[in-house]
Amino acid sequence: MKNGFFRGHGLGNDYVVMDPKELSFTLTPGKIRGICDRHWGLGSDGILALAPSKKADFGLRIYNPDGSEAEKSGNGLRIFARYLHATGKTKKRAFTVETKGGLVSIALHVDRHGDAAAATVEMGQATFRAAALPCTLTMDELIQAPIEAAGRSLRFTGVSVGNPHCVVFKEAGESWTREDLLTLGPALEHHPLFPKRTNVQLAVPTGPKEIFILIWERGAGETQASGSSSCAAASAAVKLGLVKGPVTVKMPGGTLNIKVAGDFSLTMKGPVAEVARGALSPSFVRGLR
Ligand SMILES: N[C@@H](CCC[C@H](N)C(=O)O)C(=O)O
Repeated sequence: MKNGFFRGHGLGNDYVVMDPKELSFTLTPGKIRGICDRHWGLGSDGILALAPSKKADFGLRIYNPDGSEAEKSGNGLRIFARYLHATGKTKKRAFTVETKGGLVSIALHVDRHGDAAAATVEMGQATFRAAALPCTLTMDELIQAPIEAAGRSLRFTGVSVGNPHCVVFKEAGESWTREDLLTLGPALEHHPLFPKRTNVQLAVPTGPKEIFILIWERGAGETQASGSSSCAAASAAVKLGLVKGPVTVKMPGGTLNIKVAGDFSLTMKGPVAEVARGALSPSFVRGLR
């Protein structure tokens, strides 16, 4: 379908999926911003674009609503997997996807209606190395590193799961507010220590194998859930000895299950939903800048 799209969400983190071969235009940063606009466009936490791959069954490019490109997205990968299955682009229930943040394997869980209602994704290995995020602090691993943001002195754990994350823990029994997220989120995302910016998680342990996180995404702002954020926060919680795996990660939009192996290889399992399929109207496309 010309200028067709597929819309899905993972726990309220919503994406529009497109095949660039079906588009009459190139996905430039300006056009991505126009499509993702919540009032003037389709509205979305990002765009997932099917891409060719020599290494995997499929390639995926991930765009944030500000037009920037992300290396990886956990919810995005489950939505992309559902799109591939629902639109007949694959008949397989297990396949590989190449992202800019590494190769992942996905297994679909198909329900009695024939829908891929959930997916398990081998998300790759977490690393705490400063160079991997990148972060300009002269520490090898970013474990409880000091940072000043929005007038507060904090400690953060830096994690790359292909894309960068800054996890700030409070002690069990304490809590973060939405106001904390709306002030610390942008201050940490744009902090000079992170030259490529960062995703931010305000986290708290809520049980021996459970954490709760509020999420501020690079290039998107506050989101209801995030798969790569869940992987990063679970890895940080295990590394800091706050929980034992597998880790249940609770978020405003719902729960993901994250297995953290001894070498910090990550397996994410969670639900995925389709919302709509359609086509951008010719007049909307003409108005994109
Ligand atoms: N929502 C995603 C993360 C999307 C990319 C992120 N905003 C970035 O810039 O790295 C997820 O579910 O992981």
